Amino acid sequence: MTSSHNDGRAVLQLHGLCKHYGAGSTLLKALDGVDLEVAPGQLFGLIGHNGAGKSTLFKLLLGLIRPTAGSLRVLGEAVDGPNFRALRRHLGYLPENLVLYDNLSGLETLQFFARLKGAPLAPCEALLEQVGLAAASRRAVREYSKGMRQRLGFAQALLGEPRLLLLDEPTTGLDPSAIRDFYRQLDALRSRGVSLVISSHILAELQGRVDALAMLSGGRLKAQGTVQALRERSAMPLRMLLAGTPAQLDALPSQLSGLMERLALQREDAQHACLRCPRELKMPVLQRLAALDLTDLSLQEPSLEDVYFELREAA
Ligand SMILES: Nc1ncnc2c1ncn2[C@@H]1O[C@H](COP(=O)(O)OP(=O)(O)OP(=O)(O)O)[C@@H](O)[C@H]1O
Repeated sequence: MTSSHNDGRAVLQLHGLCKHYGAGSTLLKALDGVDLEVAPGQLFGLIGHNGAGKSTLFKLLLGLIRPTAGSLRVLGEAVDGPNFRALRRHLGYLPENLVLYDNLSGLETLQFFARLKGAPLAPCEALLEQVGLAAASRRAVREYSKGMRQRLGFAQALLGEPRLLLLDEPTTGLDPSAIRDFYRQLDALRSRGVSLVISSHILAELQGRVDALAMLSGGRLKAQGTVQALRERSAMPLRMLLAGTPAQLDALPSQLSGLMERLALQREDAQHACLRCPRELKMPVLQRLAALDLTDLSLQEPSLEDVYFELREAA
């Protein structure tokens, strides 16, 4: 089977994937029995604490290190199979710490990486333009700010029009407008059918942007799915922010009688209250609240960060 026959199939297929370092008392299980499938054309997030195994996973996917056990296929090809070398051209990778030669200009750097990858040199200038480095393309990289180096790293990952992009903490060092710009570019890539796997510690950044994500902890897969599926899996309550007259808010405990022991009601001021409510009680609570004719009600889902901590603690 060649990679071109992979349309519609998972871009990543991991089964029982393990990467162990050392032995005996120094044994370290960087990854330990990870099963994961990533559908094509997605922006897929990878989250986890420092040392959870994210970078190790990227290196395994690229064939830079070999697994201790388990199997992995990338774009349909086994990473240890005969066709993987050819397939590598279709992968773009932005490592966590890309080494750059300070004396080269941005353009020379990109041309250097293009030669390494066997990609054409002609698109280098356009790629620098795409990442906002056109004006700095002839300046030495030693003069680049952290964010500029990161953009150059991103341009490097885009060389050769990859079908799958693996981005290890790509927004480190980017300012808010550069981060927004970066995700716009990811959206454009995704709309052209490029699959993207991105790791980040900035959970608020991933929350509204990823199609699905996986959460690693101590080398194990703690959870995977859409942000909403993870929310539903965690037992995090919903927050209802209520606004009404003092009399309406005073009536809340009696209006919610029978349910109150499973709710947490906090009065913020005379006209505002916050109600924490288990997900499964959402509709019964809303029905009771409707009878009060409140001035306003807004419903807040738990943030990905809240869910992350909740799932991390879960067995
Ligand atoms: N070459 C190696 N030799 C020994 N241990 C290693 C090696 N590479 C990684 N590890 C260990 O494997 C574990 C996972 O590391 P990894 O770099 O994959 O974590 P990470 O999730 O990317 O962390 P971070 O968020 O800090 O970048 C860590 O405990 C790390 O010390």
